[in-house]
Amino acid sequence: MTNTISPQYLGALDQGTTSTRFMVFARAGNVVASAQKEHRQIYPNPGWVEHDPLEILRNTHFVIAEAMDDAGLKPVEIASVGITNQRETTVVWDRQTGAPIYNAIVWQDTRVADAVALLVKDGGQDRFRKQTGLPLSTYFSGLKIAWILDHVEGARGRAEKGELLFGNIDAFLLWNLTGGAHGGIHATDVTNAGRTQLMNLDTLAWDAELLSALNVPAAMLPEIRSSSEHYGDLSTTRLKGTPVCAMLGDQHAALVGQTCFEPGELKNTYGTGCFLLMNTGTEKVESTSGLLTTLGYKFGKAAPVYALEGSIAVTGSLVQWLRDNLGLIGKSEDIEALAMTVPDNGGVFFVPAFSGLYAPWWRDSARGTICGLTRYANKGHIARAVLESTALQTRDVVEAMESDSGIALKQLRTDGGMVVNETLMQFQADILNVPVVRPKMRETTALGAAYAAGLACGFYKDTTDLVQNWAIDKTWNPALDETARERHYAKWKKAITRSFDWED
Ligand SMILES: Nc1ncnc2c1ncn2[C@@H]1O[C@H](COP(=O)(O)OP(=O)(O)O)[C@@H](O)[C@H]1O
Ligand SMILES: O=P(O)(O)OC[C@H](O)CO
Repeated sequence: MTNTISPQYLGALDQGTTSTRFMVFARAGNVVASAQKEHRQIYPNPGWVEHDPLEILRNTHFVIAEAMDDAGLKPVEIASVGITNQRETTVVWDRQTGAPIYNAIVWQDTRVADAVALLVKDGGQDRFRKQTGLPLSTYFSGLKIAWILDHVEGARGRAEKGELLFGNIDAFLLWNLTGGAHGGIHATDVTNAGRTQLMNLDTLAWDAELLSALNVPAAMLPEIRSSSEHYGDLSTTRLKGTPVCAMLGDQHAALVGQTCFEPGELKNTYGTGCFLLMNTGTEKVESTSGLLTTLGYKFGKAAPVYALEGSIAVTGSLVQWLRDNLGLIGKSEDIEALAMTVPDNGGVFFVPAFSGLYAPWWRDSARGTICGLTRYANKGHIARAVLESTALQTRDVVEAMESDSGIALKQLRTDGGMVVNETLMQFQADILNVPVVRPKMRETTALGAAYAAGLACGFYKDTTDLVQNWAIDKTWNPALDETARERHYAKWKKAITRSFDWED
């Protein structure tokens, strides 16, 4: 008898800022296997954040094997795999050997602040916003690539000769997992390419004018493809031979995982940072309120779908800072118990501008600030201020989103590692004055990558198959009166301004 196992599952590789996950999903979107591994955060100087790309690659092999083995799954049971990733994080490696020439420079890293300031001074702000949908900021990849080429001896000349390759983590993993120096596929998708500040948002192609302005050689760039198509097959890992049928940035994958396929639908993902994305359909909406215009996703040959994005750099990572740098808690989840030791924030507000401030402020020179301290304040108040800062920053971007889109928020769909925190979710509903909804499936980033892969390989017919999988786990309703809510928010606005212009 022949083996008649037909693939009933989809795999998703979710390479995030703090960890790498591999998850296997059944057709209904439920998880059948999962493994996760954290990697080192490297802080060589104030404001610098790096990862070791080879550690991430090793972790990728490890989590795929562990998830498959733990669940006793065979590769033939996996129809295809989607890759989703922390965006903007920049890797440059040697085409012949596969060796990275420098650590990955992480999206939160601020080392290119001077280069940003120079471009702003030259009047580049409007031009970059128009062509890429993005403001000039330390956040995006283009200037990070240039920094590596200018600080690693001989790198610029080698890049110009085509000896070096650039990729965000998606492209780095795809190249390595499909053959590396022996025919590895060097490609990325529009959602990731759109965050380099080198892709034109209208043509969805690398733009010679942008490449020249940021001083990045075209020879090192990956091919730009859609978010959902057959990229090639894995040539390594436990899933050797399995097709890779999706690649998309993690926040775009979460938009897909939350099935926000209609214009006006939005989600907020609470992880290391917080990212609110609203689907704006096939039309680009230019922001006048400090949001990003970005790709939502592009499924195969279908027209690209755009989004407005409010990116917040520091949310869950502030909880980790409380754990790792101050030692106030042993584990991230301990913050909830500590915050519950006090009835309110005791007047303390924490502006976590560790990487400057992103949306809607875009101030590279802001730095972290704690306001309102008195002799009364204790660690419970600090913990509370930490949690509140996530929800208050979210209100800042919701207000910008409402202003840009003309749509009043009716409810907020949430996901990500922080949404297990009930105190945070309740405060979020209170400060926004709308219900906050958590879906049953919280791993929406990985789910979105699996969905995008499933659409490309025929596992799903179309997006209607996906929408019916979405279901509510819990809703938090607002319970704070208007006066208290607005007084609290006004104090936050005051605290925010205190963090501005700290760096000269
Ligand atoms: N119970 C909790 N309360 C608050 N924050 C939490 C809690 N559990 C985890 N976190 C935070 O969530 C983040 C991890 O979320 P995750 O979505 O896995 O992040 P990423 O994809 O960015 O790596 C960490 O920064 C961690 O501090
Ligand atoms: O890996 P996450 O979930 O922290 O997401 C990071 C974002 O993609 C950065 O833009």
